[in-house]
Amino acid sequence: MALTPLVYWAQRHEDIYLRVELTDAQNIEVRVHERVLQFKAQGRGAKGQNEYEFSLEFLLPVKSEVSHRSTQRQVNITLRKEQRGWWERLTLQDRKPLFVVPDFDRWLDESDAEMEIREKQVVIVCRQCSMFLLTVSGFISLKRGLLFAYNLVQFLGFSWIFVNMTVRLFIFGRDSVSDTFHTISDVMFFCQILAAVEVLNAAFGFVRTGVTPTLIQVVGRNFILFIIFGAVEEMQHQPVVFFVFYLWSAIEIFRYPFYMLGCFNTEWKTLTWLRYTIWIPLYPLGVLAEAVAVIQSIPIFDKTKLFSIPLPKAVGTSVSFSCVLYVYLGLMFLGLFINFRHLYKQRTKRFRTKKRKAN
Ligand SMILES: CCCCCCCCCCCCC[C@@H](O)CC(=O)SCCNC(=O)CCNC(=O)[C@H](O)C(C)(C)COP(=O)(O)OP(=O)(O)OC[C@H]1O[C@@H](n2cnc3c(N)ncnc32)[C@H](O)[C@@H]1OP(=O)(O)O
Repeated sequence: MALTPLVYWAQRHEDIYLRVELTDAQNIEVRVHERVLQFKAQGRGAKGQNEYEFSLEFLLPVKSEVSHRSTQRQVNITLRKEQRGWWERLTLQDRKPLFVVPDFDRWLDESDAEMEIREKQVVIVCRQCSMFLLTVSGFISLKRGLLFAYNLVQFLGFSWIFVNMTVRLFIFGRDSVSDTFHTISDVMFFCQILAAVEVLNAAFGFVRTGVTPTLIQVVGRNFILFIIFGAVEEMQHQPVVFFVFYLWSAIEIFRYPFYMLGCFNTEWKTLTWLRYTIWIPLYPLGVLAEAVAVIQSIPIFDKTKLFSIPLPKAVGTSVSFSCVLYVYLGLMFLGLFINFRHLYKQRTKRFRTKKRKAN
């Protein structure tokens, strides 16, 4: 004859836990229909090795999916309540069956169970926060690594340009000046095309800087490099190329190492001072050299009609590209004004912060 095992129970707002005291349980059958649970298994219970079974009619309906797991000492059953809530007792009948007792290992009263839910929610939120922080810190270190690599490449490129031009000037004297474009232009093209990344960095907020000054800088230089020098062969032997390239690279060999250190929140005071000071003479000189290049190229564009804008046949002529260059000359000085003011603000901000920190 089947015997009844000892059954421990506990509940949470969503679950019912039953623990059946059976050692080495085998052939376990657990079925739930509506609110009635039927259990049958063979094992060693309070009355030795035997077949044990019981049935329970719950106070409220439970879901039909039931999970059970047997260990060497017991069978653990978990049921989901049909509706979330706290049951005042386990069974429909008022008097609890004698073989069912509270499982004090898992027992919680309603408020403790709510506290447990809140704790679980806090744990979930903390876990999500830490996942988010991990993702963010991964992204930050990736961003930092990419920025560092970008600045390193630019630093190497401009250092090569600066050192090469200086050494050639010492060795070949004036002859090196007219040959600047052919020896340097490939690396300069590479560095200046790559500099477009700086506009994207500013636009996507990867670095704390304005898009306009960066755009003026990149578009301005590339206009001179690709249109005035790159497209007009007669310009390529002019000494102005030397001055433009030398002035550009003179600032960059300080600016990029300054950014490289900044990627690791490090600073070298002398370098910071140089980055925020030498643009004061270099920037106007650079714009002046670029303006000279533009002015020198105007008669060449007029003569060769390169990039001239054709007008309708009825008019029968074309507009020389030099008209664009006259407009550009005006824009250059506007650009100089905007960027000079921007760099001046950056300098004041940088040194004011430093002074405040020192106080
Ligand atoms: C709209 C299109 C119109 C086109 C009109 C064309 C008009 C043409 C006018 C052209 C004039 C250009 C002339 C020019 O070509 C001449 C010369 O270059 S001569 C040589 C001298 N030149 C210079 O000194 C200028 C050098 N260039 C610059 O300084 C920058 O390009 C500039 C955008 C002008 C200013 O830089 P930025 O705004 O970035 O200032 P900061 O250096 O203070 O940086 C601000 C913070 O951002 C961090 N940052 C920036 N970049 C990076 C990076 N690559 N990696 C890591 N971090 C970066 C920096 O650390 C600062 O952060 P924090 O404040 O936390 O320290």
